[in-house]
Order: sequence, then C-alpha cells, then structure tokens
Amino acid sequence: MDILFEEIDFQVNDQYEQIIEDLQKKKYSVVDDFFSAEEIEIIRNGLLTKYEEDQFKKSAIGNRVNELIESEIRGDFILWLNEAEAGLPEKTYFNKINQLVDYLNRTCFMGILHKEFHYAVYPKGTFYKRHLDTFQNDGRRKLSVVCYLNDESWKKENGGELTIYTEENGTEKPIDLFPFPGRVVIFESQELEHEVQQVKNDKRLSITGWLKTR
Ligand SMILES: O=C(O)CCC(=O)C(=O)O
Ligand SMILES: [Fe+2]
Repeated sequence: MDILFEEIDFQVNDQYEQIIEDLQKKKYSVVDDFFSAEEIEIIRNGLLTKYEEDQFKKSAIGNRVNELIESEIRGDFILWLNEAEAGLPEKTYFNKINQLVDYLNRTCFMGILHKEFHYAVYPKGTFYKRHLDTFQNDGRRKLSVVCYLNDESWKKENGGELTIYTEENGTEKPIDLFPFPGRVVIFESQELEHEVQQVKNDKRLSITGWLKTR
C-alpha cells in the first residue's frame, strides 16, 4: 500500500525534467524563472538585512576548516546559511531547493544527502577567478547551484557575469551568464570550470551552494 501511495503522489515536473536533461547533455542548466520576482525580493531583503548588520565575512579559499583569504582569487563576502535557523527569506529559498533535491533523488537516484549554501555579495571591483568547485577540498560536491538576487535594475554594464567553460567538439567554449534576478544556474561541480567576472558597478547579490553526496 505504501509503495502504491507514493507512486500516485508523484507528479512529473517539466521544469525539473528540463534541468535533468540539460545536466545530462551539457553538464549545466540555466533556469530563468526558478524563483518569482516576489520570492527574489523576499530573499534579497533577507540578505541585505544581514549584510547591513555586518554578519558577512571575507570569503576564503580552501575548506571551512582550513581557510585562506586570497583577494587575488576571490573578493566576495559570504554568510553561510543554517537551515535549522532559517527565517522567512531562507525558508523561501530552501523550500524550492528541497523540492528539487527530492525530485532528483526520486527520479535520478542522485543520492543527494547534504547541502550547504551561503549568501554572497560581490562589491564593485571584485571577482572570482577561474576555478572548479571541488578545489575547495570537497569531493562530495555533486551539483553547484547559484541563484541571483539583484533586482530588475541590474544592467549588463555592471559586469559580474558567470563565465562557464563548456566544451564543444573538443574545443573550449566559454559562455557568459548575466546575474539576472530569479535566474538559477546549476552545474556539475566536478566537471565545469567557471569564474565570476569583475563587478563594474553596484554590488552583485547571490546565494551559492552545493548539493552533496554520501
Ligand atoms: O556567483 C557565481 O556566479 C558563482 C560563484 C562561485 O563560483 C563560487 O562561489 O564558487
Ligand atoms: Fe565556483
């Protein structure tokens, strides 16, 4: 009975199916309407409140135990999120992420057991040089998930593109993705090198995180 009930409960989700197909075909997926404008505003306000309260710290290279601040490599400021202590903004974020994780685990047996996310602010002039997310000493990182939190006034001239280094017929093909609000980029952490181009104006707001196995 239990099994039958679960099968009835399951609903195909076209957006998630598209993400799965993209990941299988290209190792990355760009979803422009993962969050609504209202949700993004709630989450952005959550970030800004904590940023103004000085809760962020300078990002570092390495893992969370062995950190080294390297401004030549990355210049963002981050705040790790604790889901157990999430307020409305973080709950709004995690609700959607958890739905996606459930779907991936159910349909692709991805075995995602852990996740870690942080808010990030890239002030004017900052960047994150080309890297692979598993350089952070964490082989359990399976999927990287980045969500952009700026408002509608974010312009291309502000820079801060995420450049992902894809491959086509054996040659490297960089793709620039602008950090538009509500856009979520998901990619294979162990496979795809990427970088954040210098922010030319304003400050670039996001949540970055990893879905992890084992
Ligand atoms: O903010 C982005 O677009 C990517 C951030 C990133 O690569 C990282 O934090 O590892
Ligand atoms: Fe990264």
